[in-house]
Amino acid sequence: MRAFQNNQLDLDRSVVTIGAFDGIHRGHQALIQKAKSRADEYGVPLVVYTFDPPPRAFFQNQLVLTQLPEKKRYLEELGVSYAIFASFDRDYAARTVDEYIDELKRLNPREIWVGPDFQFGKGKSGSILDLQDHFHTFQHPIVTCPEGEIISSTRIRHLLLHKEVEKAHFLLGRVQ
Ligand SMILES: Cc1cc2nc3c(=O)[nH]c(=O)nc-3n(C[C@H](O)[C@H](O)[C@H](O)COP(=O)(O)O)c2cc1C
Ligand SMILES: Nc1ncnc2c1ncn2[C@@H]1O[C@H](COP(=O)(O)OP(=O)(O)OP(=O)(O)O)[C@@H](O)[C@H]1O
Repeated sequence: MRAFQNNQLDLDRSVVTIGAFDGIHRGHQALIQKAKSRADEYGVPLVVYTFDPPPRAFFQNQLVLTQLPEKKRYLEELGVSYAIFASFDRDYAARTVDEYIDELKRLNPREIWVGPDFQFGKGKSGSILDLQDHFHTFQHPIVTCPEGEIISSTRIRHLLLHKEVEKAHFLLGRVQ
């Protein structure tokens, strides 16, 4: 896997998935695996476009579940070809939907895969509908735990803060 910062990667074809991916939990894994299977079908590289620090850590000072080296390792294990770790700061967050779409165009995605409620751009003003105006964009169904609750980084942070470590690790999908 090759790692880049924002604006440094140009590709003539790819499949792209985007998100904070803090924790690389079972929901993230399912999304990345789906994108990987599509990339393999096309015979093109899989790009994971993510953020450092995760936007919620930057804006809300939330606990970071996965530090960068560990995150890189998990992405590598999932068969990712390229990972973009966009330096997430005030300037980056102020970029518009169109500016971000222009950056994505440099990756020439055959498909983009995101999960439910994906938002991006200044003030979270962009949605999957904006991506669909420019790219073949697909939404992975939400992954839940057997009891039906949605798996999310927020929920895992909450479990860890309340010392429910075993459950948190189950949602992460690996033993820490
Ligand atoms: C160009 C760009 C600008 C963003 N600006 C903001 C912002 O102003 N406020 C915010 O809370 N999040 C912002 N984000 C973060 C997104 O809301 C979101 O966290 C990110 O796209 C990852 O999606 P996910 O949280 O579903 O993983 C921005 C993301 C991108 C790509
Ligand atoms: N349970 C899930 N099932 C399927 N896709 C998911 C799931 N959780 C997140 N995703 C998708 O994975 C990508 C990264 O999401 P993100 O990092 O925001 O995860 P999250 O767990 O919702 O985080 P947070 O709770 O901090 O908002 C996004 O495209 C998102 O829609």
